Order: sequence, then structure tokens, then C-alpha cells
Amino acid sequence: MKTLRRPDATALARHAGWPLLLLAALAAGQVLDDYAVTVAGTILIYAILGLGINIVVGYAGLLDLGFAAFFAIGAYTSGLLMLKLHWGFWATLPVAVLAAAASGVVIGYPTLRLRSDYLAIVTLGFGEIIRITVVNLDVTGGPNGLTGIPPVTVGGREIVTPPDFFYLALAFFAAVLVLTGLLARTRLAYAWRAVRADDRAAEAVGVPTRRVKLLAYVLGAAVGSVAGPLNAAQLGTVDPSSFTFLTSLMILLVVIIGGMGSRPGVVVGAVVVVALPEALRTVQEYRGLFFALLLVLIVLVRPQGVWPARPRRFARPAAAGPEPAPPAAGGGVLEVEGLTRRFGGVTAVEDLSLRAGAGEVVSVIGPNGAGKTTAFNCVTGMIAPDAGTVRVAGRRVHGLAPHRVAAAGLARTFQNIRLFEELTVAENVLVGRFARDRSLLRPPSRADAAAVRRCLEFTGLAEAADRPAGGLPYGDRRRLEIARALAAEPRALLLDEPAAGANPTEKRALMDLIGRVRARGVAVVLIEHDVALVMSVSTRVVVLDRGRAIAAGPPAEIRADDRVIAAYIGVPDDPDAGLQAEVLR
Ligand SMILES: Nc1ncnc2c1ncn2[C@@H]1O[C@H](COP(=O)(O)OP(=O)(O)OP(=O)(O)O)[C@@H](O)[C@H]1O
Repeated sequence: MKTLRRPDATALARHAGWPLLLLAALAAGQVLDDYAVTVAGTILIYAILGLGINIVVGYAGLLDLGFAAFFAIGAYTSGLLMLKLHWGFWATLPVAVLAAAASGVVIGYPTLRLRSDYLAIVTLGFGEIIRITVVNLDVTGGPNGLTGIPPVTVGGREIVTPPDFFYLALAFFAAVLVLTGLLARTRLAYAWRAVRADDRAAEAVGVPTRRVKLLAYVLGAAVGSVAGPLNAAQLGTVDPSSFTFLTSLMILLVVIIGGMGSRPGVVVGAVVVVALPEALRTVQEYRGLFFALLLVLIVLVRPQGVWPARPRRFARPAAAGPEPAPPAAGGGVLEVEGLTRRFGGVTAVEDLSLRAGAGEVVSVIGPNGAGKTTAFNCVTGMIAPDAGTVRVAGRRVHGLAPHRVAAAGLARTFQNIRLFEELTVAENVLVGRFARDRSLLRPPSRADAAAVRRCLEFTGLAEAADRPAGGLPYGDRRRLEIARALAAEPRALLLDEPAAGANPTEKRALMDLIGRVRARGVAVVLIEHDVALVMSVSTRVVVLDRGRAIAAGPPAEIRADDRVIAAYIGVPDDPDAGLQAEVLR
């Protein structure tokens, strides 16, 4: 039977697309007139800036309204070194990139804890600070900027004509393209996309989010800054009016129009942002109006961008690889002692102690607001407890950042499912591997791929590997969260209401899954309102009421405990109480 060759055709387009585009650009340099080739050179400069901001905004989702600052830092550093110290262009280049990378740390570090709107204000302010500084310093030429920058020489030849400059810009663009292409394949790029989707969930599954965000600023700034020296070389001047808020906005538009996180989209965006105003020169008076209207139209028709990023297919390893060895005997133990957390006058968790051994299922039950989720959040480092200790396999983990707690062997799921919606199922699980291996600047390893496959097969999601997580049915979303947690090969797995909203078939499947996880020697801690499920899967049950553990023991004991029934079921004339009591009994 004939098989469809479609994937091969797609792969060909994927691999041949860039070389073909570069070849077309090489040919265009020969045939275009000087004006068109100058516009094409400017498109390439914006494409380089776009590839830079694509890292910060497109991959990591950190809104940046001051990206022109890095463009300026690159241009001024290179220009000043050439004019004041008589360095050659090529020698100034690494210094310009380093200066921009260092300012990426300056802007990145204080903004790590900020979310979108505050981040926008801070980055906008940073862009203005840089512009106002260069306008007011004597050394940078004040409002006149720098003039008389010597041309670039390549192999003894001065780059002065528009086609020569276009080819230089094309070489820079190709180099930046290769570099960003390599970056897009690293584990860091997956971490960026996870951070963009849900940074708290990313941190909880082992991604060192602060480092990952800082790297986005640093690498984005370094990549974008390359456009600065190039622009200075093209014009022979550095003019502060080229680095205004409007420039930052145009650079941001490159990725918004093209498609967040899409490198081909960046090229499309740069063409639109640079060439469209040029094409509208014939209607000079209405140019701004037409440009604005066309942009609105593009964004309305293609809200995801003209060329949105496409999900990558998961590279299936030949085999899922051997099961990881179960934790050593006596390992896989979670020990919580005296955990206390207050919120103002409310004591959400008070002096809670809990122990889960390898292969045990310990359930934490209690009425709404009893403090169950707060206890989980304290144990996993997402909120700091006021008192108490948490140990995983004998190692203290309280006070550690959530990604370190995950690395110590504690994986979790969330009450309100927190998946990385735009990532595929396989990519979600891959991000879960960060708890095992935090290396960032290399592509996912064979071990990563084998673990992803193993976890997908274990949870029955292998068929859905390449589907976006956001499109999964409810039951599969719950299972995917568990698969992502298992990718960490945890010693203890904390499940927060995994059966909420599940139908009876899904509940049975969940019970089976919990049984299989437990059989691998993992300690399972379960928060659950479904008492029947709790009683059938648990080895021990801890009952919380108003933050305190009022009973703990095997299910049979808990069923018979009158204090539990009174506290958990509530007032005797509650119409639901009889039913719940039946289940407990
Ligand atoms: N961030 C917070 N700020 C203030 N109070 C909080 C905060 N988080 C939880 N609380 C309070 O702490 C108590 C315990 O809440 P928690 O969500 O841990 O309970 P729960 O047992 O998980 O409830 P549910 O079963 O409804 O999920 C509640 O009184 C809640 O209002």
C-alpha cells in the first residue's frame, strides 16, 4: 500500500526554506536598484532586532517595550570605540554585544518577579533612560549623536555601496539566524516556552525560572544588539532619534505581526514593518493612517501572526528505554513535621505532621478551606511555611525554591490543572524532565526522549504526543499533569484533587494509575474530596479540619472515627451529610 509522503515534504520545506530564502536574497542584491537594496538592508536590520526580541517576548513571554535600548547600546558602543579609540569595526562587535548582554542583566534582574503590565512599564522606562542619557551626555555627542563613523572593511575592501552593505547585513542576518536556530533547539527554548505559558507551574516542575528569564533578557539583548553596529556602519552616524519609544514599538510589531516565537514570522514581520511604509510613500499625507489601518487589519485577520510558530513533532526514540530503577529501599519518603502557615488572622495549616513511605498512598482529606492546598504549597516550596520542616528521603527541602524541591524528588499536580497549553503533550512531559536534569544549553537528550515516551505510554497518552495540550479533553489533561510529574522520576508524588470533575470511568482509570505509580515505589500523597476513591486507594488517611490534623490512620479506622464524621460531614441536618456518612461508613 502506498503511504503518504507528506511528513517528508514538510521536513524538506522546513530544511530547505532558509537556504532558499538566503539564495533568493543573494540574487535580489544583484537585480534590485540602490533604493530597493537599501530598504532590503533595513529589513535585515529589523529582522535581526526581531530575532532578538523574539527570544524575550516570543519565547519567554516577557513583554518588552524598550528593546530599542539594546539597539542603541550596540550602536553607541561600536561607534564610540571606532571614533574615540580608533578600533576597527570587527573589534568593536564583541564589545558591543557584551555591553548589551550586561545591560540585559541590569534590566532583567530587577524585573524577574514582575508580571506583564509592570514589566511593560519598567522596560519602557529603561528604553527612555538609555535614550535620555545618550541625548544628554557630551561623550555620546548629545542630541547630534555620533558622526563620521568609518565604513566597515572586509578583506581590505570598504563596504560603502548599498549592495555591498546589503550583503554585509545578509551575512549578519544569516549568522544570527543560525545562532537563534541552535538556541531554538535547546532545552532552554522549551523552558522559555513553559515560562511563557505558566511560570509558576514551570518552576514547580523543576524549571529554574529566574535563571531562564534572565537568560532570555541577556541572549535577546545580545542578539538584537548586533543590529546597532550594523546600522551605524550603514549610515556612518548614530542618531539618538533612531532609538525612541516608536522604534521599540516597531521592533515589537515585528514579532506581533510575524507570530510570537516564529523565526520565519520575524522575517515576514520585518518586511511588513519596513517595506509597507515605503510602499505607501505614494500616498504621503495618509501614510501613517494607511499603515495603522493595515496593521489593525493584519492583527484582526491573523491574531496569531502571519506565520505563527508550528508545533514540532516529538522525535520518537526507537524504544522507551528501561524503567528507571525504583528508589532504594527506605527511600521515597516524605516527612513533614510541625508545618504551620498563617495568612493574617487565619491559620491555614497548624502543626501538621505527615509521613509517606515508598509505595504508600497517603490521602489528606477535609472540608473546603481545611488547609489542604496550603499544606501542599508549603511542602513544595511554593509558599514559605511559618514553621516546620519538610524532608525528602532524609534531605531537608523546606526553604528551597520550588524547582529545587522538585529536583529533590517531590513532584506535584495542581487543583486547577496547570498545563503549558500551547506546548504539545510530549513537550509538556519534556519540561517535567527539568527536575532530573537542569542543563539548559543543549538539545533534549536521548534519555529525555526515552523518558517522555515512557511516561506517555505509562499514562496512555502516547497517541496524543503531538497534540497541543490546550486541545485535550478533561480526563487526558489530568493524566498529562501526572505524566509531566512522573517525568521527574519523583520519590514522592503529590496529587491535588486529581478526580475533581472526572466521570466514573475516568475515576477508575485514575485509581489504576495511582496503583501502578505506587507499585513503582513512589510515595503518593493525595488530596481528594471523593471519599470512596480515597478509602479504596489509600494506605493511610490524614483528616484536616481548620488547619489541624484531627485524625490519621488506615481507612478502616478513619471510617469509624466519630470526630472525623462530625468534622468532615458537618452539621447533621445538612441534606448531603447522610450520603457522605454512608460513603464513610
Ligand atoms: N493566599 C492566601 N491568602 C489568604 N488566605 C488564604 C490564602 N490561601 C489560602 N488561604 C486561606 O487558608 C485556608 C485554607 O485554604 P486552602 O485553600 O489551603 O484549603 P483547602 O483545604 O485546600 O480547600 P479546598 O478543598 O476548597 O481546596 C482558607 O481559609 C483560605 O481562605
